[in-house]
Amino acid sequence: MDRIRIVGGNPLAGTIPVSGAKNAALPLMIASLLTPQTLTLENVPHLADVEQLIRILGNHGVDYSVNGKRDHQNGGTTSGYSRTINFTAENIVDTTAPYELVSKMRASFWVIGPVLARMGEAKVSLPGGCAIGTRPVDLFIEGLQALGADIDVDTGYVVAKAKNRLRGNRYTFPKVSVGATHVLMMAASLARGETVLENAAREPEVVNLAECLIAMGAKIHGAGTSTITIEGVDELSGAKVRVIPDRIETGTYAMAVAMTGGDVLLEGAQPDLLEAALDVIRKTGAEITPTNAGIRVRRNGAGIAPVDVTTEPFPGFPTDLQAQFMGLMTMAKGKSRITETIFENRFMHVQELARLGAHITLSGQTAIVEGVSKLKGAPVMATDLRASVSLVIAGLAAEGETTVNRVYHLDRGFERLEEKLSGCGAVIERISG
Ligand SMILES: CC(=O)N[C@H]1[C@@H](OP(=O)(O)OP(=O)(O)OC[C@H]2O[C@@H](n3ccc(=O)[nH]c3=O)[C@H](O)[C@@H]2O)O[C@H](CO)[C@@H](O)[C@@H]1O
Ligand SMILES: C=C(OP(=O)(O)O)C(=O)O
Repeated sequence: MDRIRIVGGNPLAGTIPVSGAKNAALPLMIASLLTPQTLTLENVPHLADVEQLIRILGNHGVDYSVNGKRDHQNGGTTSGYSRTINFTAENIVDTTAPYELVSKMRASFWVIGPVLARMGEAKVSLPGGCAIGTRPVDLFIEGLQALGADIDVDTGYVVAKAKNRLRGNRYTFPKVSVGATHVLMMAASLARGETVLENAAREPEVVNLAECLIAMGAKIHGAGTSTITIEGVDELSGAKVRVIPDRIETGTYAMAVAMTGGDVLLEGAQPDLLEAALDVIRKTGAEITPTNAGIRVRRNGAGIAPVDVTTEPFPGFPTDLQAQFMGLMTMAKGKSRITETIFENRFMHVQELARLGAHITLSGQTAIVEGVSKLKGAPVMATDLRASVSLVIAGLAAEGETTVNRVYHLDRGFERLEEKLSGCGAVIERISG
């Protein structure tokens, strides 16, 4: 199993290119199931989750080509940088998404929306993904039922049927859900009549998916607000759409610079995608400057100021940056309180950060972080995607050597992490085996 070895203590300086967003690429790829024509996606990051979803889509009959040319090396796609991929679901050959494929990743459950809408039936295993909470699928079931689907949950599978096509309806999410908003927006695009989704997620990834569906011929208004209206159409066509830059990767590297000090241009980053997080990073004492090329992050010798944060749905501070921010706060000059409101079990990094010398206590859903003047490198274990990268950030600032084990978590969501950081002066390498 691969490990990441870091020797901390160097400030970061240089340029880090921001990749396409994993959490936008995944629903856009799934939207390819809605049409027999080709959906071309630009700026798709090269990540384990993307490769896994390519396998899941392949099981349904989706063909793909990378930059117009199929490459059978590296598990089917060219390795390295964000790329353009064409997805064509001429026929859906299988309406079942099996446990073996879906259990590895949360977003794979989302195929239920387009497969059901296009084929009138779908049987999808209950999902896996980061173990950061119970993560039920009740809102997907309730929402699809509101669109007229018959749904049973049987032997670990959600079996959905809508033999006479889904019907538009009004559905109010009892709780904001990014995934359920994606799924209902896709399903409603091919339903008969109008659907109104209330209390919908407002995340930029929802907006990116709506732009994609609109380019495919869907009639959608209001994406990015809490009320989305979808007028169903009989069929959707192919389109060409660009995946937005990864706001979580952007925030992660910004926090790394805020922690180690230095001066880094996050190339291609879009400030409007993460204003709440950038405001918080500014309050810690880092300088954040939007430029034509992206976002410049600088911190000089001054210390890190403690800042309290509470995670919230967009436009609030994202839960996917909570662990990284806690990493940063471990070396703040004073006490900060970090409250997690989205997932009930997203503090697994606390005990690992403690191995590096962090002082953190938990009180319910709040972590109280007493900043220390220095961290010391140690072996640590990655427990989930964003927790892993918080350990990398802390390792970059710690004295001596940190080894992060179970790197496969990182590979789900960070493209060329070691290369991007070592390009800015960090001592970081992957140890294979
Ligand atoms: C691939 C992807 O894009 N993943 C992101 C997506 O996950 P995901 O779409 O799974 O997250 P949701 O927004 O659905 O989850 C928000 C909350 O709603 C709950 N819930 C959700 C659905 C449901 O049927 N019932 C229910 O109770 C969840 O357990 C959680 O407590 O949004 C999360 C919140 O921004 C991010 O942390 C994840 O990185
Ligand atoms: C929690 C995440 O992913 P997933 O929803 O796929 O588990 C994430 O991207 O931080």
